[in-house]
Amino acid sequence: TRSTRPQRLLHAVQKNATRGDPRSVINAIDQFCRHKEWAMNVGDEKGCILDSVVSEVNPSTVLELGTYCGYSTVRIARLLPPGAKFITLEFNPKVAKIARQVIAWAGLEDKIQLVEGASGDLIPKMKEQFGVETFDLVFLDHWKDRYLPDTKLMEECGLLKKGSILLADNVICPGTPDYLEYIRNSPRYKSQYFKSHLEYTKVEDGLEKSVFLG
Ligand SMILES: Cc1ncnc2c1ncn2[C@@H]1O[C@H](/C=C/CNC(=O)c2cc(-c3ccc(F)cc3)cc(O)c2O)C[C@H]1O
Ligand SMILES: [Mg+2]
Repeated sequence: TRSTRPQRLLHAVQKNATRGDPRSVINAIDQFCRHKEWAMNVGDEKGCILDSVVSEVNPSTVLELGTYCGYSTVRIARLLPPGAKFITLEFNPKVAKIARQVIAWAGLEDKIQLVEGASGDLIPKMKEQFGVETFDLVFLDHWKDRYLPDTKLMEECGLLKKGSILLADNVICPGTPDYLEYIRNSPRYKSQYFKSHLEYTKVEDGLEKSVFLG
């Protein structure tokens, strides 16, 4: 049977990246996706914006919704201070298995807790099961119709505190219209749009950074 795209992406990492070197893992995936086979990683252009937000927030607690192959997981984890708690959620077990190997190749498995399951089921369990009070930073990059319900769920579960940052990928392409409408009109958030391009293409896309005001 034909291999899957995540499997081919993992092989490109194992072939072209140096074990324990997150930068080489990021470069290997970007090269593969730009020159061999497109994949829905946040990519290098939006990835630089992600890096700058992570560095600015310098978070002690991070939640990522939608691990996929672990590209953004590696981008984020490599910038975190020692002792930071980073939880990433992925509900497809086959994809999660690939992501674990990509993360291990980067040597970052000790900084990341990859939890298999649906965000809607896991978010309400964050406090009791994972010992999290609130998240300093949340990166939303999963199914686009889950951004809004999961944001409301995080509010209800008291997982956001004054100053918590939500960073959402793909607010233009594929687009998250209901999320954007909510977050830009809610008095509880201050939002900022970072114009960029869909990974590895010239199509417009961007990241929406929103500060929870409490
Ligand atoms: C609810 C939930 N819980 C846990 N994991 C979840 C989840 N929903 C998806 N996931 C997991 O995240 C991953 C899914 C991410 C969804 N991302 C996308 O659909 C996505 C799509 C595109 C795109 C743009 C233009 C095109 F022409 C085609 C595609 C670009 C991107 O950057 C994307 O993130 C894998 C999935 O198993
Ligand atoms: Mg995305």
